Amino acid sequence: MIEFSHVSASYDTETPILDDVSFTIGDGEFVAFVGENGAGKSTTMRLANGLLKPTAGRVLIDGVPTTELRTSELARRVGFLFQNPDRQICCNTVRDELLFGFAAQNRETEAAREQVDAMAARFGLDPDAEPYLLNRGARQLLALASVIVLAPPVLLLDEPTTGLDFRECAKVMDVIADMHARGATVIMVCHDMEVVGDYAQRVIAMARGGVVDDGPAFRVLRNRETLQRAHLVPPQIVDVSLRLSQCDAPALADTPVARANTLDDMTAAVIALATAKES
Ligand SMILES: Nc1ncnc2c1ncn2[C@@H]1O[C@H](COP(=O)(O)OP(=O)(O)OP(=O)(O)O)[C@@H](O)[C@H]1O
Repeated sequence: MIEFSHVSASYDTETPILDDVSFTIGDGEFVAFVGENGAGKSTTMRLANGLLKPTAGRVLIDGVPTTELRTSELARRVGFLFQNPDRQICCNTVRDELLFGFAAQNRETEAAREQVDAMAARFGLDPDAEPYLLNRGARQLLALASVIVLAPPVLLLDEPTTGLDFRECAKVMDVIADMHARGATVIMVCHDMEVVGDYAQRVIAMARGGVVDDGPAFRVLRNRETLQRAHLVPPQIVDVSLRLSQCDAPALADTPVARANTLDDMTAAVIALATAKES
C-alpha cells in the first residue's frame, strides 16, 4: 500500500511543486496519473519511490515512511521506470543490464540468469547487444524489462509507452497487464488516454501540483470539469459518446451509445440500436 498524507514537495525551498496531496493506493490496484505537462506527476512518482522526500506530510509504503526506509528496502518493494530510459541504462550489454538489479540485491543466481534470458527473449532483445546501440523504442523496452525482471510488488512507471510504436506499446502494456494480473500494484504516469482507458482501473488527475479528481477510470475520464481542469482529451470513444450524450436527438442522447466507454461498448450499443429500429 502506498499512502500520501498531506504531502507537499519542492526541488528548492522557494518554489512549491506539490501542495497538500493525499491519496492511498491499495495492493493490486492499476492506477494512472494523468494531467498536463508540469502538473507534478513525475514529482509524485519520485516521492512514491523515496527518491524525493516531502517538505511536509508523509509518504508511506506499507505503513512505513519513505524517510525511514533504506534505499535497498525501497528498491525491493518498488520498481521504478524513469521517464527517460537513458537515465536508467548503465551496463555494456542487455544481459548485464537485466542482471544489474539482481546483483545490487545480491540475488545473482543461476535462476536469475535464466529469468534474465527469458525476459530478453520475451521483449525480443538480444542479450549480447550493446544498449546504447539500440534504438529509442528498444532502450525503453530494456529499461522496462530491467524493472519487471525483478518482479517487485509495486511497479512505478513514468510514461512507459513514450517513444514506442504501436506494436511495441501493445507489447509493453501486455507485459504490464500480465504483471498486474499476477498481483503487482501498477502505478503509471501516462499521456496516452487510449492506453489509460484500455488498462487503468483508477485515474488520478493532477493539475498545478494538486489532485483534481480521483476515481474509477471512466468516471474521471467522462467528467467534463476534470477534463477541462487537467487539460485532458478523453479516449476517442468517450469523446464520441460524450458528444452524443449532449446532442439534440433524444433517440441517441439517452441510449447506451451515449454512455459507451470502449469500442466493444460502442459496437454493441450501435448494433442494439439498429436492431431495435428494424424490429
Ligand atoms: N529536478 C527539478 N528541479 C527543479 N524543478 C523541477 C525538477 N523536476 C521538475 N521540476 C518542476 O516541477 C514541476 C512539476 O514537474 P513534473 O515533472 O513533476 O511534472 P509532470 O506532470 O510529470 O510533467 P510532464 O508530463 O511534462 O513530465 C514543473 O514545473 C517542473 O519544471
